[in-house]
Amino acid sequence: MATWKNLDTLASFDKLAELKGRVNIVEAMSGENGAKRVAEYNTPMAAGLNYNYAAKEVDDTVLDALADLAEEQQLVEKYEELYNGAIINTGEGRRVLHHLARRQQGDPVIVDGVDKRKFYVSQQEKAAEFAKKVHAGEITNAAGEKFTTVVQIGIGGSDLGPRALYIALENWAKANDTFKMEAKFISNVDPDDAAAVLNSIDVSRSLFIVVSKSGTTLETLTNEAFVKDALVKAGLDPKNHMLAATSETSPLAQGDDYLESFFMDDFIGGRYSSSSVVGGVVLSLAFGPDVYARILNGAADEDELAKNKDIRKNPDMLDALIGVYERNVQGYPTTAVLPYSQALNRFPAHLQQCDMESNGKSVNRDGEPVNYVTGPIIFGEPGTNGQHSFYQLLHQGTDIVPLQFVGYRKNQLGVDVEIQGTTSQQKLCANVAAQIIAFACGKDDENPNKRFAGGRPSSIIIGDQVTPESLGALLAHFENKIMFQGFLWNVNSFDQEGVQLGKVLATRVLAHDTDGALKAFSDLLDI
Ligand SMILES: O=P(O)(O)OC[C@H]1O[C@](O)(CO)[C@@H](O)[C@@H]1O
Repeated sequence: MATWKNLDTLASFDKLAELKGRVNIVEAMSGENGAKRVAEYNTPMAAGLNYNYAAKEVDDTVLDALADLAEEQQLVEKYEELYNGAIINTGEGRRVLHHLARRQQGDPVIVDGVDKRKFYVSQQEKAAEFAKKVHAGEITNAAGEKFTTVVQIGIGGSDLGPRALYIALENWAKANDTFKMEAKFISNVDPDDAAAVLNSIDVSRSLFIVVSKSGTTLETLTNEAFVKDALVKAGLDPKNHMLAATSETSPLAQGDDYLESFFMDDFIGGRYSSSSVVGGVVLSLAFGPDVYARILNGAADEDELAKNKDIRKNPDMLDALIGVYERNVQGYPTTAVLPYSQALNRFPAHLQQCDMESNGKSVNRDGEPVNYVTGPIIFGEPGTNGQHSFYQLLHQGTDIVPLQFVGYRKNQLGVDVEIQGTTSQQKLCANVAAQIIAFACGKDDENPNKRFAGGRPSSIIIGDQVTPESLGALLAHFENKIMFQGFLWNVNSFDQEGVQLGKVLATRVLAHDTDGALKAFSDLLDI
């Protein structure tokens, strides 16, 4: 059994703290030494991806100290306990089993006589069979017409991950003849969200998946009613169009309002639920079950790498450790995720939830306050768009923001044009390479306004193309990174009590049970 300890009680952390400011990236990344680091500080990931950390503020001494920290904090042992079914989510007394939805990673996990791997697989198979029947026209609307569109109604983890994955593979699927149905997403309780989606589709040929693990989320239940109302107004029976993806114990599982229901359970957290039917139903309908299975395979291969005790061969753990060094030793409060791929347009939004809802904690997993900083603020945008937006601050602002680039050699659609001697893809790749060096090495100038101090650390994950496998590996990489960071900080990364208070107050506002400033704001907003 692993021992759970706060970061600041570890001897290896004290040693690491002594290495503050040790590596000057301007020097490290300049000249031939820089080229050597690019070749050496590189760790293979699954699906042909590589995690390159040459431009991070590490050297062999820092890496050895990080290895000691990983060992003393028993990161791999804790991961093993997690996938073998221990109650890692102490706040809610739950297991954490999203890895199991991808592959059997360790021992069978049997809960109340149910083999959890078999349960997740049976639901994936149910989704696959359903999707195949829809694609084959065996399940149709009342008029016998094929469904052409699937709409996911969900919020938070029931929206962000599946939406990011759908957007990431939409063009790839079109280019590879696996595009089956267009997917749309309704998440916000702002009525304009649902109305705009409904206006953009033929509701008579659409399936709607109500996705909510708890089955109690205000936004999702409201949007479900909004959509049902539209179906009824169009003379359609909602039961022929509505599906549910939820946990077996949720209120949604109790009625028989749905054409079909698909299940997960409380052991898969919302922000980790793309590997369950939360992502599986919509993606199997959109791209076919084989594509969804390939995403899970890529993720499972990355999960395997996360078992390696050697930090130089474990990209997820290494990324986590470098992040903690940056946060707790170097003192950087923020991290930007910058994919140089339009396909990953919504991936930063997914990571914002996955990372900040997981590790935005001030107490340890036993509920005691911690004396150190935990999860950083995460934000991001695809490059090169971000370059023309917030990179000014990243280059010359007063805060140092560690950066996580992601880049691919090839685009997805295969369409490109050579303009002024280079293709658009070459321009995209040139920009990410240039940014890494600009951030790391900077540039002197006699005009202070044009001076770049450099010394701004970054890593890059490089792959050939955004494919189902490489996307799955990328998803799992960040999930595992966040998990390892939670272990390092000794926080529970799998609950989210911080989102409750606002929900409670909103319910009071709607019930007109307010006073003081809450009432004053309610009045200002005409509620
Ligand atoms: O799937 P559900 O239960 O509707 O929850 C949606 C989201 O709401 C949250 O609980 C936060 O409010 C997230 O953690 C979750 O992803």
